[in-house]
Amino acid sequence: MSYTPLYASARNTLRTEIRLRRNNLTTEQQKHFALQAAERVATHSRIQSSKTISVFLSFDGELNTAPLIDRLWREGKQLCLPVLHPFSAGNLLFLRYTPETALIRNRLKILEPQLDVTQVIPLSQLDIILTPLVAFDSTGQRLGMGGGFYDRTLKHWQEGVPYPIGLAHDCQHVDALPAEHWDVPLPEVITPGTVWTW
Ligand SMILES: Nc1nc2c(c(=O)[nH]1)N(C=O)[C@@H](CNc1ccc(C(=O)N[C@@H](CCC(=O)O)C(=O)O)cc1)CN2
Ligand SMILES: Nc1ncnc2c1ncn2[C@@H]1O[C@H](COP(=O)(O)OP(=O)(O)OP(=O)(O)O)[C@@H](O)[C@H]1O
Repeated sequence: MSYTPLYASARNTLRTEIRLRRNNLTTEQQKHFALQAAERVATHSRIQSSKTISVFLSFDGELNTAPLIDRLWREGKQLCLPVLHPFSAGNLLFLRYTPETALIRNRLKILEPQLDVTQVIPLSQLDIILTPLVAFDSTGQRLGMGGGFYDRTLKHWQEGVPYPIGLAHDCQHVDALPAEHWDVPLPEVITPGTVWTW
């Protein structure tokens, strides 16, 4: 079945605007926000009671996850990273991520673990997926980079694990997003300044 996207052009305009906004943060702001967010995430009760967490490696002005990742490793969490599925277009695999993991740049120029089937963690074994986004609104709707990767991954989250938590800068919040029917709203978004819950 195919659907006509209702808001494709409005969504692309918003993507461009918010990506510019986060890329315009200064290096100092990026450092400060990364530490603030790491503190908020690491002390979040749901994170503290979880064992396996999917993180992401930041690019394009995204909130820098490096301090958070170091802290979660030190606290003994098992981490994983999204990897573009080698033959199932638009889907992600999740691979274990340790300080020893070899990283390569994928076709979207994002670092990811080299594919190794022994390191794949099934979705059912993930407790939390920290979810990147371009914009989020006051109802928890999320707009991503446009690949539909996380929409597909999170489609069934309410029927079980993993629990998604968006991670973004405060400046990525907008009042209302033009949502399409496949968009999966988030139950929480953590920013350096706030924990949003719906
Ligand atoms: N850090 C991070 N990792 C992530 C995501 C993300 O949003 N952030 N993704 C969330 O889904 C997936 C990758 N999704 C993406 C979808 C589109 C583009 C994109 O259009 N990128 C370029 C053009 C690509 C190119 O140079 O060939 C661009 O900047 O316009 C990038 C990533 C998986 N990993
Ligand atoms: N659950 C799904 N099943 C099949 N196709 C989907 C699904 N979710 C999204 N898509 C398709 O993926 C494409 C991109 O969707 P969208 O623009 O909402 O991505 P995004 O949320 O910005 O990206 P991402 O989730 O990767 O961060 C759309 O063409 C949409 O039809």
